[in-house]
Amino acid sequence: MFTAYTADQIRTAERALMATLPRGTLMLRAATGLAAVCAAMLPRVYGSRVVLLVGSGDNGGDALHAGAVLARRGAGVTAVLAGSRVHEAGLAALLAAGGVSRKPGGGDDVRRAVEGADLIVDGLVGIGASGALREPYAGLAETAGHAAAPVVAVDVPSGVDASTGRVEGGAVRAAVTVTMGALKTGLLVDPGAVYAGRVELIDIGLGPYLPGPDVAALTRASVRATLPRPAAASDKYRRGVVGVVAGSDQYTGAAVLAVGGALHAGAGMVRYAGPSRPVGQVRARWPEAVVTELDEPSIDDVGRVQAWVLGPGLGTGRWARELVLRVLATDVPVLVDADGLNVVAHDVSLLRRTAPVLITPHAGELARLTGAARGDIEAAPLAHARAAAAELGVTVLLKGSTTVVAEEGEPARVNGTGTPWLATGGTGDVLSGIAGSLLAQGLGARDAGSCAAYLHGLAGRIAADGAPLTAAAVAEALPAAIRSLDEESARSRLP
Ligand SMILES: NC(=O)C1=CN([C@@H]2O[C@H](COP(=O)(O)OP(=O)(O)OC[C@H]3O[C@@H](n4cnc5c(N)ncnc54)[C@H](OP(=O)(O)O)[C@@H]3O)[C@@H](O)[C@H]2O)[C@@H](O)CC1
Ligand SMILES: [K+]
Repeated sequence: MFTAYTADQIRTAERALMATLPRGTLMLRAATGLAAVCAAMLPRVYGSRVVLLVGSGDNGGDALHAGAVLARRGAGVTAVLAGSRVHEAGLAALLAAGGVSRKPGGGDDVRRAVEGADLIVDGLVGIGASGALREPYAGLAETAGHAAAPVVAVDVPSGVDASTGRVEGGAVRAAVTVTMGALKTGLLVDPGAVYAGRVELIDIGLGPYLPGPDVAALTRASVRATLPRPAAASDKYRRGVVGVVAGSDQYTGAAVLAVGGALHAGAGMVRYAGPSRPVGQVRARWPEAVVTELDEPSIDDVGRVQAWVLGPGLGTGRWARELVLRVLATDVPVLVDADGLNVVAHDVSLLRRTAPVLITPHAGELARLTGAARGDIEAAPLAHARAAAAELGVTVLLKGSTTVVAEEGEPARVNGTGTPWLATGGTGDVLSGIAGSLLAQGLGARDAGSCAAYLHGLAGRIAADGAPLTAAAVAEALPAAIRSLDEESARSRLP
């Protein structure tokens, strides 16, 4: 599991570590790691042109010291000193190594240097930043955004809030973010994750001083360890039976896709209940599913299940409302998605029950549940998912380009395995099926949601392979995704 921390948590840990070391040691460790990543991004260091955007704090100090290392190896390094102050030791090291410095007010000079660079290092602000970037930082971030060279952000892309991932105004778009000591929450959640690019973690010895994490991201190894595997004595009932209440005469595909997700995610059996048209399609597509055709909105004849998937394509009329009431009145875990959420939006107290509830909204659906504005949710998904989990008393899986799973009193989980190709109709129905299947197999709601998001993203990548995918193909790629967990379990990179 990757763990990430807020700026305050990092500061506290850094203070404790720094007290045990000679002054400046941590920055030199950070700068050495940073310089190594920069060097690896250049075809060759000697003769390359590197521009450092340097703010007034220690983030700028990291950049200057790394620039000194690159200058000693023959790079032409120009530091643009954006702050009213500068890290003096860092600047002295750079100048002694043959680097030069400029002020951003120097007309076209700075713009030309940035545009002509082979590599740009963003050392404007790190965990000491507050609020939107001020000038001249904001202008420099924009200039860097137009340059052809890749940008390496030091610790966090300047303009991204390290603790929350919020971006007020502009921010640096990095190809790579080299983060010091530990991951920051803002690098893993939207919108910050989009600005961070690939994240490289430099070990500076902070580990023993870190508290419990703010958020965590699953890895292949942790998903593999969490997923239930059938034992020799397992039978289909003991592996978990999942019931799917989804689809309608109008929306038949949602039923087919939710059942497809559930079947491929390891449940021993999938029971589907719905009206005649989706029943016919589910039966034709998935003969493995046990189907019950409903003449009235009741689940009395469906048989025993260990968890329900409730909602995709269900509609929002009387039939749907009745089914929602009955499924939520059972005593097993329930996953509520899509129309199920639209129904409960009229009375969120329906979600208060003894057995676990996992909801899987996108920002618009969460907005209807909590009354928050959709745009506010998209600007701060982690905070909104956490608030909704506390307010509604459920586990919230909030979909986005990175997915957040929040449960009160636990570190949130974030998932970045997805691909933009997954933004297509029906993939959410597949995700519901997967998560419901994992609930039925006995996982808690947070594990079921975060493992489902991980596998769904991985299956999406496998199904897409650089081209458009269909939701059905995502369901069918799940076994390959689960198999791939064994391939490479100890990875140093995200995800
Ligand atoms: N501590 C350690 O052990 C280690 C720390 N390390 C490194 O130090 C970094 C933290 O350094 P830090 O604390 O000096 O803060 P930092 O982010 O450089 O800048 C803060 C300054 O920026 C300014 N400023 C703030 N907001 C602004 C805005 N919106 N727009 C414009 N300017 C703004 C403001 O300055 P002012 O404007 O007041 O002059 C403020 O004082 C950390 O991210 C990591 O890279 C590593 O070397 C490992 C060891
Ligand atoms: K930075």
